[in-house]
Amino acid sequence: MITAHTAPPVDPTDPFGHDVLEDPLPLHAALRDAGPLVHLTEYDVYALARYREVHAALVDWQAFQSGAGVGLSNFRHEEPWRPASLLLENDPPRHDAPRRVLRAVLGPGALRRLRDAWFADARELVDRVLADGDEFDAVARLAEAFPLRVFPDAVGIPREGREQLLPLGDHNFNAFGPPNDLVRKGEPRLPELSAWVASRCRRDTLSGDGIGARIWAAADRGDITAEQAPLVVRSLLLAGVDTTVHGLSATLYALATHPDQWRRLREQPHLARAAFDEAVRWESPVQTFFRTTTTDVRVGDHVVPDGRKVLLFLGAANRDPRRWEDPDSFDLSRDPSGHVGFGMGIHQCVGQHIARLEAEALLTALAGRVRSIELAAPTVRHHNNTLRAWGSIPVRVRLG
Ligand code: HEM
Ligand SMILES: C=Cc1ccc(C(=O)O)cc1
Repeated sequence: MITAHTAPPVDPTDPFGHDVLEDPLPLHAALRDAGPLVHLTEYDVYALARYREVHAALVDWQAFQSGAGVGLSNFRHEEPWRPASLLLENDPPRHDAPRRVLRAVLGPGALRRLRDAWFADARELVDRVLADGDEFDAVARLAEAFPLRVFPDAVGIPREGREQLLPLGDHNFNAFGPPNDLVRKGEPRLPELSAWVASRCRRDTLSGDGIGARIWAAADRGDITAEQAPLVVRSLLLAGVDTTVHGLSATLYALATHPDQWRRLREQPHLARAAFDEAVRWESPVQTFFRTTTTDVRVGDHVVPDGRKVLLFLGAANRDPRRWEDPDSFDLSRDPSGHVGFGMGIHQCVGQHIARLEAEALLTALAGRVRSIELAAPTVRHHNNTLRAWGSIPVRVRLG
C-alpha cells in the first residue's frame, strides 16, 4: 500500500461545460501547469493532462482499465446504457479476439481494395462541389459528405438512412460524458437510432463483399462468436464516422487558416497524410476518454485509489510543451508521430489507417484543383462531450 504524501491540486472547472467545449485550451493549460495529477472536484474524478502521464496511462491497461467503461459512468456500480463495446470497453482477454478480427478486416488488404475507388470518389465529390461555386461549407459538403459516401459502402450497409450515423455517433460520444444537456438532447431519438443501428449489424442486411460481411465470416470460422459479430460491426459504425468527419474538418480548418501550409501541401501532395496526422494532433477530434484504476496507482507524489475514474485529456497531451516544440503551431514539417489523437497501446485506434486513407483521398483531390482556400465567414463549433467538433467551416476557394 503506497501512502499518499499530499492530496493533488484540485480544479473546480466543469470540463464538459459549454465554455470549455467552445474553447478547451485555457483549461488544458491550467491542468498541465497544476501538476502531473489533478483532482476535478466537479465530478470527483482525477485528470491527467500532460503527455507523459496520459501516454503512461494509455499503455498501462492493467492499472488503468477500460473494462469499467471509458466514460464517466463506472460499470462496477452502474449498468452500461447500451451493451458494452467488446473492444473499447473491454480489457484482455475478452478484448483480444474482437481486436484481432478488426485488425485483419481493416488491414492492408482492405486499404488496397478501397484505395482506387476512394480516390476516384473524392475527385468526383470535389468536382461536384467546385462546380457549384467558389464558396461553400467545408463541413457539410466535404468533411461529412465524403465519409458518409465511402465508409458505409465499405462496411456494406445500405444507402438509405445512413445519415442516421451522424446523430447516432454524436449521442454515443456525448454519452461518455456526464448526463448533461448534450446527452438529454439525444435521448428522444435513441430508441429509433438504436434499433436502426442494430438492424444494420445483422448479417442479412450487410452486403456480401463488405467489411461487415468479413466480420461475420470470422464468426463462421470461430474467430469470434456469432453473438459477438454484430457488436463488432456496431463498433465500426459508432467509431468510424463522426471521428473521421471531425478529423477531416479539423484538417480543412487548419489548412484554410494556414495558407503557407496549404501551399506546401500543393507543392508536395505526398504530405496529405502528414497534414491529417498533424491536424489530429493539433485539434484532437477525440478530446478525452476515461479509465478506471484497478489498484492504488502512484502518479507523481500522489496516489489514485483503486476503482477511481481518471479522465485522460488527449487534446491537452497533444499540445504539451514538455513533449512538443511550439505545440500550438500547425506545421507540416513537424513529425507528429507519437501523438495520442488515436490513443496508444492495446486500444489504439484500429481504424486509423482507414481514416488516413479517407483523408489522403480527399486532400489529394482538393489540392489537385484548388490553388488557395480561406475562411469566407466565421466558423461554428458543434459541442460534444467527447469530440472537438465543427458545425460549419465556410470557405472560399480559388481554382488553378
Ligand atoms: C480521425 C478519425 C479517428 C480518430 C481521431 C479516432 C480516435 C480513436 C481513439 C482516441 C481511440 C482509443 C480509445 C481508447 O483508448 O479508449 C480509438 C479506438 C478505436 N477506433 Fe478510432 N478514431 C478514428 C477513426 C476510426 C475509424 C475510421 C474506425 C473504424 C474503421 C475506428 C474504430 C475504432 C475502434 C473499433 C476503436 C477501439 C479499439 C480498441 O479498443 O481496441 N476509429 N479511436
Ligand atoms: C474512438 C471512438 C470509439 C467509439 C466507439 C467504439 C466502439 O463502440 O467500439 C470504439 C471507439
